[in-house]
Amino acid sequence: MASFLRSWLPSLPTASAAQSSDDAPDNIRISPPPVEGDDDDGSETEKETDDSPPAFPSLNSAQRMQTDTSSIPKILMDNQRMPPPPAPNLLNRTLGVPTTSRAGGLAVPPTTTKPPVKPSKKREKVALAPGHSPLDWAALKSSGTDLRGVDTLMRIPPSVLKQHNTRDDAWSAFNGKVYNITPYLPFHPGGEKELMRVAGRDGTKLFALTHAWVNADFMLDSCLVGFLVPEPSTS
Ligand code: HEM
Repeated sequence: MASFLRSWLPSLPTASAAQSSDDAPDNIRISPPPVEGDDDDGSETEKETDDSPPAFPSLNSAQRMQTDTSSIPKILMDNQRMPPPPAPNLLNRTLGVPTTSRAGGLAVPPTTTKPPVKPSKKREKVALAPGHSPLDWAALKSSGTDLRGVDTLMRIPPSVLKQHNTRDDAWSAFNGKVYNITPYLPFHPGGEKELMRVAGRDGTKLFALTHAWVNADFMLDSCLVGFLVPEPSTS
């Protein structure tokens, strides 16, 4: 640059002649004024190629003043490698099933890892014939039609009950009361076949096991024929 200017301005003093910037004309500056304490031994070239980032957080920052310096992540230089992640705790690992509710939101929900619970016993639905709905039974009950088949209430021992075990003449005992179940057979939501299982015997246990919530006393009140009594002694 200086030689270029010198070819245009022959009167320009040489760089060595102009030791101080005061000697040069005011409008011409050959080189920047030397900085105090700046040694000129090639360190300028080193400065240009030094790409190392400044300290972050800054050396005098508030973050560095914190007592717990472990929370500040270590800054890695280009020639440093990232340390390996900490080894997973194998004791807490399960096979895809989260053990606590604090498991990640992407964890498999436990409901999909367990097979569905099978119902203990399949309950069959029975299609009742037209005109045999529960409402139809209620209407028949209150119609005054004789559903007992007997003139008076009787004391009925098991041996007598046993004789009424056919579809056209079916008696059954529930909670000590004996009913003529024949008129109710086509109205039973569980089907005739199920109800016939207790024909001619005490059906209290089977009834309670099947549907203890059903009020048999109310549903069969117009079918009552007597009361179950112990077998009379022959002696
Ligand atoms: C004479 C006495 C009985 C009466 C009055 C009666 C009445 C009823 C009623 C009202 C239901 C419907 C219950 C509901 O939907 O929640 C029903 C269902 C059923 N009953 Fe009976 N029942 C009698 C005896 C029996 C007996 C002795 C058995 C078994 C041997 C039986 C087996 C069933 C079954 C399996 C159902 C299920 C039907 C379903 O869920 O669709 N019932 N019974």
